[in-house]
Amino acid sequence: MGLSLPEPKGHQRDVAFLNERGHCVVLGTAGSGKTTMAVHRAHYLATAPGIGGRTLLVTFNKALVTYLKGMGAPPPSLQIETYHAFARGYLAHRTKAAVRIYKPKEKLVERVLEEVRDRLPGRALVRRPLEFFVDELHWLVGHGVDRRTYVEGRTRRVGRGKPLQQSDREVVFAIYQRYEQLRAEAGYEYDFDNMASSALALFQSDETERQYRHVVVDEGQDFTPEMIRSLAAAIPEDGSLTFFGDYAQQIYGSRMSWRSLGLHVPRGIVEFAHNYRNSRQIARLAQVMSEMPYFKDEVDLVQPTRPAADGPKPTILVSPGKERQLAEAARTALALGADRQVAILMRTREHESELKPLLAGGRVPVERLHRDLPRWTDQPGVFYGTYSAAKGFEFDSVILPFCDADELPKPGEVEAHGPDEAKAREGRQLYVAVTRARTELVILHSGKLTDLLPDEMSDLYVRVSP
Ligand SMILES: Nc1ncnc2c1ncn2[C@@H]1O[C@H](COP(=O)(O)OP(=O)(O)OP(=O)(O)O)[C@@H](O)[C@H]1O
Repeated sequence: MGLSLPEPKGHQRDVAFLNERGHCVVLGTAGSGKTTMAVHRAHYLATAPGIGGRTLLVTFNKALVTYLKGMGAPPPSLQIETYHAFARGYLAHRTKAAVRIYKPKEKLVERVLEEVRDRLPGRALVRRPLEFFVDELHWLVGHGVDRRTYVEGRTRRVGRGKPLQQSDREVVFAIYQRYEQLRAEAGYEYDFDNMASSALALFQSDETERQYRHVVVDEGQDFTPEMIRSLAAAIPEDGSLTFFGDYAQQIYGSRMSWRSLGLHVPRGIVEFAHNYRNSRQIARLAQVMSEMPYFKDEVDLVQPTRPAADGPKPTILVSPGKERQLAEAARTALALGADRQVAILMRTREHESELKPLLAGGRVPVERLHRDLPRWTDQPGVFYGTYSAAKGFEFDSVILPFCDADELPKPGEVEAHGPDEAKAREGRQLYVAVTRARTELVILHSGKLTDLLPDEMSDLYVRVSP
């Protein structure tokens, strides 16, 4: 296949090369080879004599598409793209019209929220921050719930905070409807949240031949239920859908039953617990994180087995001040980046722009991880970006500045969702960041270490002070 990928081993082979019909759900711990299997499977399904046919390998972000494409020249019958690129293409094909996506959603929701705050000044709900409402709208559209289902709270929300009162849900739904109305008046039928439901509705009435016979989903834990349903509706009866995911790495949304996602998995879920990526010391830290209270209530977590590769313990570097953390991170990354791939990962985009000038001007190649990453290289260098932009990637060394208690969970998330839910969400983001490191992990902080990580005096780390 010309892929720079390891050959699948043992059960990985079964997933990559068998069961070419129906739905298959594969859950695996971080580094268990899901992406590796997904790429092998997609190539196999696109080209295998007899059962092969046009295949879609779909994933969450554009940078990951670039990464997947870099794993070998895809055959002409294999399309690799983001979910939104797929949905946009299908909507354009069916409606025979250009698909214009409304982007300033937050601004418009804010305007609606201001109207509602004027109308209901005494209501505690409307004093919640904008992020809360944007998130709630994302959830209800992503789950495809109608007014009654939402207001009566009939869809269970796994791993979420305290449910809203019914009367508050009425208000949220009215905000959603008003937003939809204003967006339509602005001349837009779609935004990034409602494309999946629109595509699903069109597939359900689409009697024509399907474009893809097989669909392979990578990083499936972050697809909304409506996205999964629309992908399940996109394949013909003799086609297949293979879902790869890890709920410990879920950043958005919540888990629902496979059946309610439109998937039928009579053979059961296939699980992979062997971690091929992280050293034993890094995997141990990730495992202790996944046993922390904020991971509780979570369903379908695959506990990893102990990896064989040995490495140094993660380092905790205590920096005298926050401003010094970025300088320290940049200095360390540039030194290490001469002969390996190093990533500096941060929770927010603001930190990214502060870091950028500190990495400039050296001889080591520097690349920001973002949607429009031009190409993927396996050459040494420094990468930097947010935790969520690093999803699916891996690096020899990972440096995590700003692991302070007052930075993580992000204060805005605590304000929007309350401390428990903020921890549950942000803990998973940090888990993604930690599990990107193959052999070396450096954690920086200045004040108290974030509660999302195990105690810094535990034997999981080596602690270094200047
Ligand atoms: N059979 C195998 N033999 C050797 N190495 C493997 C095998 N399968 C996967 N790997 C390696 O393990 C690492 C992790 O694989 P991969 O990125 O596919 O995992 P993943 O499950 O998608 O991880 P994550 O969900 O954390 O992004 C990669 O370096 C990959 O090359």
